[in-house]
Amino acid sequence: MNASKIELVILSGFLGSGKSTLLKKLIEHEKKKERSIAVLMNELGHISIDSASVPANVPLKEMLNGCICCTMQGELGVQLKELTEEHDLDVIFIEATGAAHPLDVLDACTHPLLVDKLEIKAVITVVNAKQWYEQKLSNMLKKLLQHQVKFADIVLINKIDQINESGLMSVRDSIKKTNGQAKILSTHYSEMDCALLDGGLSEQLTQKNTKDKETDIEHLHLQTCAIPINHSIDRIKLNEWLEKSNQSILRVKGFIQLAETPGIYLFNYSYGHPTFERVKQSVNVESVLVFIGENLDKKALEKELEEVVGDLSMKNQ
Ligand SMILES: Nc1nc2c(ncn2[C@@H]2O[C@H](COP(=O)(O)OP(=O)(O)OP(=O)(O)O)[C@@H](O)[C@H]2O)c(=O)[nH]1
Repeated sequence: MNASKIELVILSGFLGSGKSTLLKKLIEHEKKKERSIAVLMNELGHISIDSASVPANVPLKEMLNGCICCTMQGELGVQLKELTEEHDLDVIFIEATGAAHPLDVLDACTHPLLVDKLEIKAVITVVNAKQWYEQKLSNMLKKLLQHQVKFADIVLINKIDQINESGLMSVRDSIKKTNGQAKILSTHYSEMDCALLDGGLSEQLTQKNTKDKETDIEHLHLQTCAIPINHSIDRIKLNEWLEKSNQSILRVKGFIQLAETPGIYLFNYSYGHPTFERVKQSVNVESVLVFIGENLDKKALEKELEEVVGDLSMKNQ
């Protein structure tokens, strides 16, 4: 057995900011060093999309359909304990839902049964640069983003391709004001210097009193809604609809087929930016879109979506 404690790295950050993109890089980095790793993933919906970013040979536990911070604190402790018992590990990465408060995640990881097994190495928070700059979210979500930054050891200001230089400078200043102790990095596709984690990071977060959390942040009840898609989709129509939909959609991800080209695509939509990424043929996935938003009305959403893709109860002719 591994005699030293297993390192725990918590990835935090709002929906679609670039956590899974970062996770992939961190896994590659650890693999190069031949370290033994596992991943614990928490997604809001009951269908996992992000798990596709974890290589098949990396032990993975998923906590679906709930947020660590609201309903799954106990569950996280159980999953962590199982991981430590089932595998001889050097490091565990936890990717929390975009709605999670990092201190809640930390709380769950510092269960008495785990303290002698785990050492919290770092909390890394990923920020969508443009989203932080524009501050267009509801007050409750703005506060969540603030807290995600405030309790981080490393903050990635990501998606810098979507903001100009002066915008980036002002985001940097504002992040620095929110958390003067964190290491702040500007990144494109979450490309951070992973070697930063190799040394002894400042343990500012672990020293923080987890009871210190300001409790005025009410638990967010973002809804998720998974809709199976039995038609191929016209990508332009899909984009146009997402731009004008009356629903407060914060994030969409899923696997779809496109009308104009064969194959399965991983669709990602966050903060107004859609992307389509071809999925390897060997991966067997069902076509589905997972929507995350505030006060989502599933029936209305399905109706709007049907105008884009056709009758959802009928297959393509
Ligand atoms: N343009 C641009 N897109 C990026 C960048 N980083 C990540 N993305 C894309 O943004 C989308 C969301 O990235 P993810 O890594 O899945 O984000 P996430 O934080 O894990 O999302 P959730 O799990 O929903 O919270 C994907 O399509 C990424 O390829 C970036 O720096 N620039």
